[in-house]
Amino acid sequence: MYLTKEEEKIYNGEYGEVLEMAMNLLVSLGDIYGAERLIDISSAQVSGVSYKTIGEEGLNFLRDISKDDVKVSVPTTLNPAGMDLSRYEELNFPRNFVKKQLDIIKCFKKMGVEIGCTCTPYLSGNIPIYGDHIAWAESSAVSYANSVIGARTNREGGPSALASALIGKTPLYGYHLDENRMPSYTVEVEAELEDISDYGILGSLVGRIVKDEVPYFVFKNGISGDKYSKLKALGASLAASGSVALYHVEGITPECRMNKIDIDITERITVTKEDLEEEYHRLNTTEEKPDLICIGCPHCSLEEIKEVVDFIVKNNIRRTGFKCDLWVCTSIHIKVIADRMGYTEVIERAGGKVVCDTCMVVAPIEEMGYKNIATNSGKAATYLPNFCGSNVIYGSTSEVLKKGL
Ligand SMILES: C[C@@](O)(CCOP(=O)(O)O)CC(=O)O
Ligand code: SF4
Repeated sequence: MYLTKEEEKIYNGEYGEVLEMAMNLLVSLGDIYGAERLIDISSAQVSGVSYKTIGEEGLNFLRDISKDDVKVSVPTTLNPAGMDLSRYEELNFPRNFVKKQLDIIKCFKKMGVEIGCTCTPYLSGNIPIYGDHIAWAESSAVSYANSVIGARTNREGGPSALASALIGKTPLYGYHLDENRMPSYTVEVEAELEDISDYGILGSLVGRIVKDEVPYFVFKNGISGDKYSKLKALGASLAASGSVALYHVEGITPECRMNKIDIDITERITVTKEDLEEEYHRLNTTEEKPDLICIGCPHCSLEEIKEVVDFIVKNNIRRTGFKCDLWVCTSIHIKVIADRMGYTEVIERAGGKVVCDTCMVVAPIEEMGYKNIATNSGKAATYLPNFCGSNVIYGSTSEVLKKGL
């Protein structure tokens, strides 16, 4: 791979051990994937933040890498941590876990990474421009950035995203190149989709078929209502059941609107109402009552929080409260607005919690005694059984909320 004189100096350790290690990682990746050179990135998003997912080994790595005074060189945000960084006591997070999690956060902060732990950076200040090259790690955010915004990123791992954040560059291969952004499947969606959970079901079904390829969706009935949250749910689920990093939607996503997409040689799939019903049954793994209802995978937009609020108000839940725990997971950025709108108060008076910085997958929920989880997210339904040993109750936002009454 071609390196500039400056890049070579970093590679050879002239700017210290940490940057040398970061540059070596990027060059190795570039060599493996046949990149010609490195390109500048406008932002990074780093995964591997929860103590549950990175453990002691990850924490030691972060301690090591942050011990010198190296700082990230582009705006960099973090994926969710294993707990709410402000309300961990009130939410009963285990003591030892809290200590370790705070240590992890300290390391990132020292490197100049923004401590707003979310999988929806694009709703929270880390917003790429169309065509920007970025190095993001969270798979649902990669999918949103590539597909809905038209920025360009590969599915980075935690270490490679951090290396890119430090160096400010990424190797030029994969989804950074036009030729890899063309679809190989056309998915005709005949079924009419309503709730966000329907998009999760669709993503789960299509992800399993297309695996790591690029699907091109044609929604016969269009996408009604809050299209951003629905595309967020679709992309997250596609990336979880398959490893889709980019999808297109006819007439909606930017590369389609600009006529950059060629669908002549794609394989065709049709998705009917019956297909979605079958997938819905696959995602449900228990008939039991939930002990935790979790909304917000990926982290809730303000509109999704409002949906929970509308349900509570309509059903006058204030008087009786939920019979199980309810987490509405979001970023601290969105929570501030939810507080101001009075949404947090409505949810919390009904016994729920608006939880920031974490989610049901990366929090130690199994250690906290939660077993049956109700969710409206196709991605969470895919991950919960393996990641947390949970049983899943899947349904629309109002269906899963009803399960708690
Ligand atoms: C499941 C996921 O959303 C969260 C866990 O990842 P991590 O702890 O940030 O490595 C990661 C992903 O899908 O990229
Ligand atoms: S599992 Fe869902 S909520 Fe948790 S970090 Fe991943 S996308 Fe976000």
